[in-house]
Amino acid sequence: MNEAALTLEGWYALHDFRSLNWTAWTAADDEERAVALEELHAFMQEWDTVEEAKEGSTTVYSIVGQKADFVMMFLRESLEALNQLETAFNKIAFAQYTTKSYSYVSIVELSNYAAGGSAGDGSDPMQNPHVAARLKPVLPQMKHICFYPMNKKRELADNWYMLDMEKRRELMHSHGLIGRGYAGKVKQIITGSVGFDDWEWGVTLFADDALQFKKLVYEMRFDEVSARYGEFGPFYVGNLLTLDSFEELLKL
Ligand code: VOV
Repeated sequence: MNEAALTLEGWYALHDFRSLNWTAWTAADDEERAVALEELHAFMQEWDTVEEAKEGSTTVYSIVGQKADFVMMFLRESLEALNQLETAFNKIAFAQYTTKSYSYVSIVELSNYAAGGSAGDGSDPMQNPHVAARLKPVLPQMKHICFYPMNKKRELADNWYMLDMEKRRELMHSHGLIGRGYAGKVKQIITGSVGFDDWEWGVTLFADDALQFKKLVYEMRFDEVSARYGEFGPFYVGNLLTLDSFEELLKL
């Protein structure tokens, strides 16, 4: 039997994509809009408390194109916490002016390919600050986000899951080398979603120069892991929203 990569998991992730119902927003009166904005502010301000308590991290980006208007990316300690968040959002007045576009449930994941495929030395990896920071990351407030789900193929000729550990490790090494070329330009958060959502991983990239997403994803397409085994879902790309720029976006 083939050997599964060992994985470490951190915070649970929810990418909650919403669209704005501009008809309802423009039809609302000034007071209704003010109440909606106030509740949105209060909802967003709670995120800081969670981040300060190191119980999660949150970020919000507008989405360019028609797939959605914005995404709230939540990292939290449990699926229950994520559930509570989406319900809490649905209850605020602002939610009445939005519709649900897409969502993705996953968990921050690190595999042991980069650690030479070994199971480690038996020590608690969460005691390693570098590992802990990657599993429970503070989401970067970079100017742009790019999110897409992906699978690794399970076809007869090209089946990632039938490759032995040594081969997968070798392929992932090459993947990592390409990625390292983007250090300082693109930050990646890989979330595993086998058993949680329709694809096997969520890929969330952050950059201050959006063009670097295209450069990185294109370069990786020529790498064997992506060229032979990668299957990709829809791409969502957008711009950082702060409390102020969100309000600006909603201004009539
Ligand atoms: C921004 C750069 C970047 C860097 C440095 C990087 C490095 C690494 C390393 C070292 C490792 C292995 C250890 C770990 O950390 O888990 C991974 C793991 C992974 N990656 Fe990656 N990746 C990047 C970027 C990066 C991108 C752009 C993509 C999407 C692929 C594409 O073609 O669109 C991706 C995917 C993944 C996936 C799905 C996994 C899990 C695979 C599995 O089978 O378990 N990744 N990745």
